[in-house]
Amino acid sequence: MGADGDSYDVVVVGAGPTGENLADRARAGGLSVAIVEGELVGGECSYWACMPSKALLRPAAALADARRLAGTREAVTGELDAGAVLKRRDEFASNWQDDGQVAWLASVGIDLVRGHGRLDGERRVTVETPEGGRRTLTARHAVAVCTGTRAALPDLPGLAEAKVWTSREATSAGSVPGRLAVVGGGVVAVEMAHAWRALGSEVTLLVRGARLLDRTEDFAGQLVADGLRAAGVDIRLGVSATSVHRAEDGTVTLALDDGTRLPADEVLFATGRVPNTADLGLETVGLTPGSWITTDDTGLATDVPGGWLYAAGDVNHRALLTHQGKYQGRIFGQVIADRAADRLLDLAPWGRSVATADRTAVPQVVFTDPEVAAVGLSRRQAEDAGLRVRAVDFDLGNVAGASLYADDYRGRARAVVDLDRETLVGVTFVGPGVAELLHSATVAVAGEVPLSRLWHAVPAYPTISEVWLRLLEAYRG
Ligand SMILES: Cc1cc2nc3c(=O)[nH]c(=O)nc-3n(C[C@H](O)[C@H](O)[C@H](O)COP(=O)(O)OP(=O)(O)OC[C@H]3O[C@@H](n4cnc5c(N)ncnc54)[C@H](O)[C@@H]3O)c2cc1C
Ligand SMILES: NC(=O)c1ccc[n+]([C@@H]2O[C@H](COP(=O)([O-])OP(=O)(O)OC[C@H]3O[C@@H](n4cnc5c(N)ncnc54)[C@H](O)[C@@H]3O)[C@@H](O)[C@H]2O)c1
Repeated sequence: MGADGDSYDVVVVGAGPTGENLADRARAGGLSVAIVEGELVGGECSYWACMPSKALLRPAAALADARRLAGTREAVTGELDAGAVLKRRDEFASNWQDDGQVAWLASVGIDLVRGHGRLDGERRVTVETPEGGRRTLTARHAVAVCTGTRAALPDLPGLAEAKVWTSREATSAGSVPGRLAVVGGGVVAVEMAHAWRALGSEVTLLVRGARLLDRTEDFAGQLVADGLRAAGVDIRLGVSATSVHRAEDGTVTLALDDGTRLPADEVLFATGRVPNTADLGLETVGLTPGSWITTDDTGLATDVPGGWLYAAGDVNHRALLTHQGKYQGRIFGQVIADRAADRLLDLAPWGRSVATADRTAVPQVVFTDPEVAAVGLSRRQAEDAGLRVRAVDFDLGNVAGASLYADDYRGRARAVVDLDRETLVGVTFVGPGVAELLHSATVAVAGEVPLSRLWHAVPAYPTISEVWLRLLEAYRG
């Protein structure tokens, strides 16, 4: 309880990675903070998203790396031990217990209020507690909505009864389905298709569009499709499910719009996300239930007067990634503390008080084989934004470090150069082991480092990072 009954300086709704970071910065700025959580402290990322999915994917990557080299290939005599992989995954999901994160909240002095939170007019949050009680929290300075998203499911006949998988089941399942159908062509679809194929499922990937990962450079979707096909995934492009039916023997059958039917043991719908705002009391503050909450760069909800309602992380739809939610949490939490203390904000682009990177320098790694690591804009996105750009490409297989990393290394890199400023606005690497290269590109893009200076950032020989030199040479001609 806050110093003043159920009144706090800040009330945060949702204790995912975003809410935790925002609460921590507001607290460090001298404010009293309550955080409301309806499920597990740590949020989707810790239990049903980033952590368990990457724990499923990492063993596949380690095995694939060993198989890529003469000498170690011969040392690999079997397949993944699915039971051991799932057990290790369970540990990364903390066995779906949040004691560790609850202890952290207590250690830094943030009050946890368990239960479902709802806005109840200006600066008020009511909480339906697990015991069936109701608490009303009031916020002297700010309420921050950090409630994240849930899986979006299409409105298909039979879907509600068929007990399909969403990202939650795909990341927490306790056994390997014999046949898995995956609907979707985004990040969740390709990562989970890859993971479960590596664990032994026969996987069919149903994509309604013409390519995978359609927000990335074209070659990224192509190379990931090649990798999935090489692993034995059946990819069907340009096809949509029209109905779902689960029979008594457990078989799920998808009817497809090409007239065929696809039987499977499980079907994963990886068809995007919707915000957790349908039952959040948005109507009490003039917003529409179920909508994303639009904010300015300081996190303030733009459609709510009074300067008290903030939204951070997935729920504001700026960038649906844990690291961007945490970034916003750090900045917006500090902004709330600064506004409460009447301290000056630094609102210029890249200033301390604004989440500028959300717009121009968002990094993301797709942990498939090959990996896709990209930051900033693709060529098409840059052109659509009206920038005068040139894309320079390099075949990663021709980099000495890459050929040492894997025999017959296959991969590609692209830098998108803003011709007017001679800086990079986007970089994409696709290939085995490129994930850890990404931060170099993020520094270059966020730092708007001139190409003339990048020539002085000398990559160590012989690492995959030498692709930086090759890209600069390709640009110079
Ligand atoms: C399968 C999968 C894999 C992913 N992998 C990655 C990855 O590798 N890297 C990456 O950066 N991102 C990844 N993401 C995205 C990442 O999970 C999200 O961007 C991140 O979880 C957003 O954090 P958040 O704190 O905004 O929301 P969440 O993590 O969703 O947390 C929101 C919290 O709010 C709580 N809550 C909601 N409504 C209420 C309410 N009314 N009252 C009280 N509590 C409430 C929820 O219970 C939850 O704990 C992945 C997503 C999926 C689905
Ligand atoms: N490694 C990572 O960083 C990582 C991993 C997983 C998820 N995430 C994040 O989580 C978010 C959610 O990922 P996602 O893959 O669920 O969403 P997404 O929006 O990336 O992809 C959704 C896919 O489903 C398809 N789709 C939508 N409706 C459909 C329908 N009715 N029928 C058939 N196909 C349909 C879309 O065309 C698209 O291919 C993303 O923003 C992603 O960045 C990140």
